[in-house]
Amino acid sequence: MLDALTDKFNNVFRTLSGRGRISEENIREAMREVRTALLEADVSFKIVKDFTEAVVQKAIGREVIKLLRPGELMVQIVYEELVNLMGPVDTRIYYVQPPPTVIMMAGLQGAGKTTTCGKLAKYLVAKGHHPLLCAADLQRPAAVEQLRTLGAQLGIPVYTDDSKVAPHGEVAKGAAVSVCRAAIAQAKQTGRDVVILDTAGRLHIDDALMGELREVNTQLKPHQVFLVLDAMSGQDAVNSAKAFNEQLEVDGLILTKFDSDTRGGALLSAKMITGKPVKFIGTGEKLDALEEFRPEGMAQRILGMGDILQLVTEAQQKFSQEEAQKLQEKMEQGNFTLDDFMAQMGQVQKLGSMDRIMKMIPGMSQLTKQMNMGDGDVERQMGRMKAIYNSMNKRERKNPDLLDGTRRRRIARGAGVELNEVGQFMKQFEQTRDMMKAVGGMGMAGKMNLMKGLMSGKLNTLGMPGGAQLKAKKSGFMEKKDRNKKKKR
Ligand SMILES: Nc1nc2c(ncn2[C@@H]2O[C@H](COP(=O)(O)OP(=O)(O)OP(=O)(O)O)[C@@H](O)[C@H]2O)c(=O)[nH]1
Repeated sequence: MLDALTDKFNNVFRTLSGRGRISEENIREAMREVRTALLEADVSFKIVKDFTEAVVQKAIGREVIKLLRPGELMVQIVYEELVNLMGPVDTRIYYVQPPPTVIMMAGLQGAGKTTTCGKLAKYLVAKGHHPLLCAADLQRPAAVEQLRTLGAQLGIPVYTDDSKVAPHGEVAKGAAVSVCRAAIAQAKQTGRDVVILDTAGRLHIDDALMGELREVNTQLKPHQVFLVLDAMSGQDAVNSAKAFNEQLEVDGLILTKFDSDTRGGALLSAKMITGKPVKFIGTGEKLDALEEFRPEGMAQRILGMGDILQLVTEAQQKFSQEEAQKLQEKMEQGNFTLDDFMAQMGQVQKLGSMDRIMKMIPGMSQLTKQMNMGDGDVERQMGRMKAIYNSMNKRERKNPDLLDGTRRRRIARGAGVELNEVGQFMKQFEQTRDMMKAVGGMGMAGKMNLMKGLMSGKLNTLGMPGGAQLKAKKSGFMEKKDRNKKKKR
């Protein structure tokens, strides 16, 4: 999503950077391109106009035209304006005492509301809470069943009352309220601290739908109301949000299907049009595909600058503590084997699609393009690595030094890959092992510096604290690069 926008921004900044000094006219011209790109992304016309004008005014105010490197400041200004457009956002959920905290989910049929209820429940469990799901979409038995299935998958209880479901007729007045009320009572009895209400969905906003939602809202006074919107519906989604918000006083929006190949304008327009921020985005059909929305990270992603923080947060959530501890010990002892390497790759894969991860790392979106790697190529590469690993025997995996030429050829044949791919695989392993050894002895500052180095492509030990430098050098990692650097000086 938003790839086209990223490309356009990159073009614009490249053009601006290519010029020595720029004029106000150059800026306006560049912004005309940005304006087209935003309109193509389905951002509403008024927002586009205000946005581009704000950028131009800021650029003039900050005297970009007097600078020798105007491109960088322009990136900064556009970044700030994008953040302003989408933020600020507070994604925290506020819990009440005594529990339960009641969260009401609303949205049109098919927006992904039921799935998002499951995702949110999973997200809350990861934060140490004990949610109860409540099936209050009484017009569709399938929706009740879907929530039951989701609950079973997640091991989270679901309150249902089949006697209140009215598949073909009008849902009886007060039925939804009574189901929600019973769910809240059950949560109190069973010690669940959050109740998530999956309320009615309809194909269109109509009086019956709004009446039902308003009734739940006024009688039960949920502590937070989230509106689930389908990002693929673009402007329509945003306009329906406005109508919902007028009736319900929504706290925040959840934009689903952000992984799909749509234009993404809804994300950029939503806050301005509805006055409510996007708090979460759904990035896939799986139940862990829910991200807290961070305008800063999103603006960086749009501008092709990556979103490292999101990646780190996800990594922290998904890398199992135990695995991390084991890895840490291995690093310190310096006996990192091919088994560990593949286990680590598996951990990284848990973060989701490799393509997505690549896009979050600054500079990578450009790099994958330059390498002509399209969607799915990284995944395929991982598949080949697994095939190579699977063709090795146990002893080789523990002691890769046993892999001589003959074995490598056999392995290549067994895995159905070229011989040089086995070589590349081993090289990648060795590099990771050396890096692990070096990283094992570093403090946080050293790790951050190393990360920065990796990102910028300027890998060296010079920015690391003394102890870490020593360890890194002892391990042989990066030595050559440092030496070269010193020579140049
Ligand atoms: N790709 C993708 N698909 C999603 C996402 N969220 C939901 N979906 C899919 O969208 C479809 C509709 O989701 P539901 O949760 O059934 O929609 P709903 O709004 O609850 O619909 P009703 O139950 O009819 O009100 C399902 O196929 C989901 O798997 C997402 O973030 N990305």
